[in-house]
Amino acid sequence: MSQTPILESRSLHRTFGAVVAAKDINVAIHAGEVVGVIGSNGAGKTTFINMVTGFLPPSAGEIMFNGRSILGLAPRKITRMGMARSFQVAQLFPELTVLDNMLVALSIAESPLPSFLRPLRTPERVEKAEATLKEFGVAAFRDHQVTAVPQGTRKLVDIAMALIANPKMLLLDEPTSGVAVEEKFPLMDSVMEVVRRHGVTVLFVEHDMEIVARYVSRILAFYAGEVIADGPPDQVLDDAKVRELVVGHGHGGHGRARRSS
Ligand SMILES: Nc1ncnc2c1ncn2[C@@H]1O[C@H](COP(=O)(O)OP(=O)(O)OP(=O)(O)O)[C@@H](O)[C@H]1O
Repeated sequence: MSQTPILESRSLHRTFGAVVAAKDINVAIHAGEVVGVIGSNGAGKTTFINMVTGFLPPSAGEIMFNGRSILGLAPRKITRMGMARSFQVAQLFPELTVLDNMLVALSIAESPLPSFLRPLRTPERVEKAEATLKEFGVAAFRDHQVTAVPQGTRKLVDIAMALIANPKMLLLDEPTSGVAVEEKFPLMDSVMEVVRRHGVTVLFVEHDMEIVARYVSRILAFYAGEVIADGPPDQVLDDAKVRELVVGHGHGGHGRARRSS
């Protein structure tokens, strides 16, 4: 593909003492892709996400976002360039209502230095927050304290908070973890519909292979800090190495990629 990737890692490397958590990771993600990141515990998924979002400096390598190096930039700066991470702001004020959390997220997205002296609740912000909650089908919870809403709804609010900033790219950390089985597909259907409507590129870490197989256009499989497979879901989930090292034995490519911990 000749088009500039939206996110690109070049020879990304990270060690923690003797542990190599990321080893020569070369990945190019293009606009509109929905990429699933899989791997067993300790495979390096979080390390990779933390590096590309600015939370963790790589030991070596380069990270490009929209053709610009983002190496060394603070997470907030990277967020403001258009890369949103689902849990970044969601946990800021668990005691606030759903709407107020949305207003905080919007305020942070709008001003480089959010100030508590500026009013949070302007009519324009309330309108935008309500419209976003509606898009996710959770407007009925606007006045509920965020910790008091069902887990699936809370997840949707988390993602709505990330999307309210109109990011180009959205990184999700296990969007369906802790969500009741019967809620998982409806939740992902809502997220994917909104994401598609807004043309957002998505990268998400997920242990549930059913979710991965159903929603992503491409999988990155991590093992021991390396990307051992990168391609369409059918191909990657059928890969012998992935079946042995990631998905585990006897799951036919659709089991959980790790023991519950
Ligand atoms: N801050 C740290 N200090 C020391 N070692 C770390 C640190 N963060 C990660 N590691 C190590 O780096 C390796 C990769 O960890 P990472 O958290 O990226 O894996 P993961 O694939 O996200 O696992 P999980 O599915 O359990 O979240 C592991 O061996 C881990 O112990």
